[in-house]
Amino acid sequence: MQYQTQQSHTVAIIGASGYVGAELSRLIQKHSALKLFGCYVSEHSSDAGTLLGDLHPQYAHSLAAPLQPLSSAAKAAIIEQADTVFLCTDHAVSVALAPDFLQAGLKVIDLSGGFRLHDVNQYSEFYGFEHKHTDWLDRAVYGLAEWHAADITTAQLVAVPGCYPTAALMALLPLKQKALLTDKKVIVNAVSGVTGAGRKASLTSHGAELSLQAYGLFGHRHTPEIAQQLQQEVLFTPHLANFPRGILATVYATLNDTVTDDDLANAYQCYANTPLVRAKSQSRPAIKDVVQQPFVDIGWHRQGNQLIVLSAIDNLLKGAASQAIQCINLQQGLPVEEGLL
Ligand SMILES: NC(=O)C1=CN([C@@H]2O[C@H](COP(=O)(O)OP(=O)(O)OC[C@H]3O[C@@H](n4cnc5c(N)ncnc54)[C@H](OP(=O)(O)O)[C@@H]3O)[C@@H](O)[C@H]2O)C=CC1
Ligand SMILES: CC(=O)N[C@@H](CCC(=O)OP(=O)(O)O)C(=O)O
Repeated sequence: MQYQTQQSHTVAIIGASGYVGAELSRLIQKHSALKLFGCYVSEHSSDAGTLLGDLHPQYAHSLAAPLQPLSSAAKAAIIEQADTVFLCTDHAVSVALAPDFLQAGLKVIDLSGGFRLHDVNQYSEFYGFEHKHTDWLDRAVYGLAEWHAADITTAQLVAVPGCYPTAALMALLPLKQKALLTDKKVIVNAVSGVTGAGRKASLTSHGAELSLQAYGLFGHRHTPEIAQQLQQEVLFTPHLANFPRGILATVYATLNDTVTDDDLANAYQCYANTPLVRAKSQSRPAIKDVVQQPFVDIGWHRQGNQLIVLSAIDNLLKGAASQAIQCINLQQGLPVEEGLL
């Protein structure tokens, strides 16, 4: 396949000091087709003026950018000089920030949940705020790169999926696409490392409190996100564990009576030419194999009509920053894996 060489594309990162923002800054800094215009935090952030590499010393060699406060002047400069803005901010912050950039004609790739759901009422129910920008909600494209490549390519606003939905949907969509599942509720149990909760201190992510524990039972905001994309009911239970990063999702689904082993293998063949998906029957993906990697590892196992699919990702990469890079690569006419391998 031939790819067109693009001129350098200028991007700004807002929320750059967070776990996701720092990963994205690192990836963009080493991406040959992207030019980093600036890294931003909130206007009155205590980290304004700090070097990103001082906050995240593991990237000190490559992250010399100073964090800048997102003042009105900074927003105007971004609008003037950047082509794409990445939002690595909280959901409500992203919803408040995105429209100004979009109205000015920039592209926005939002890594929060602020534009992922189609049903606006689910924002009050699952996110705890009333969504005021339904016009953009309607135009947002879901950035699951392997499944929505064509729409992502032309989208002005991309809503990058949540980390748990990425793991679950990458496992389930091949089965759904081939109509191999019954209508029975799909069950997803997933375990996440603690960076999934963001960089800000909280009691639940405090070292002394960490263990292995379920949370968000029946009501986690990723339940409607997975169900919306799968078009099927789902029972999703996230678990927080005492390791830094990675997600392992264990997915339980019921197969239609006529499904053969070959049907399953054929369904997962959809990933045969996708460089960042490693899907293999009988494999047992492990977090250690995907940490610091942009891959999703998938393994499927059946007993009669019961199917178990295992799916492992790095929550900060395929679950956020590297998936965002896949999206901009698609938009720039580059191979999805550009800058990631
Ligand atoms: N962590 C994960 O595994 C994943 C996270 N996400 C989503 O990505 C987003 C970022 O997550 P994460 O990195 O974990 O979060 P963090 O809490 O680690 O980082 C949040 C960032 O936003 C900045 N920020 C806060 N308020 C504002 C504001 N008003 N204007 C500009 N910047 C602001 C913070 O800096 P400061 O407060 O100093 O201004 C910080 O840089 C969230 O929406 C999250 O839900 C998505 C997938 C996976
Ligand atoms: C361990 C942990 O706390 N994980 C986060 C999910 C992080 C993620 O994917 O984020 P968004 O949908 O918020 O973008 C949570 O459960 O809220």
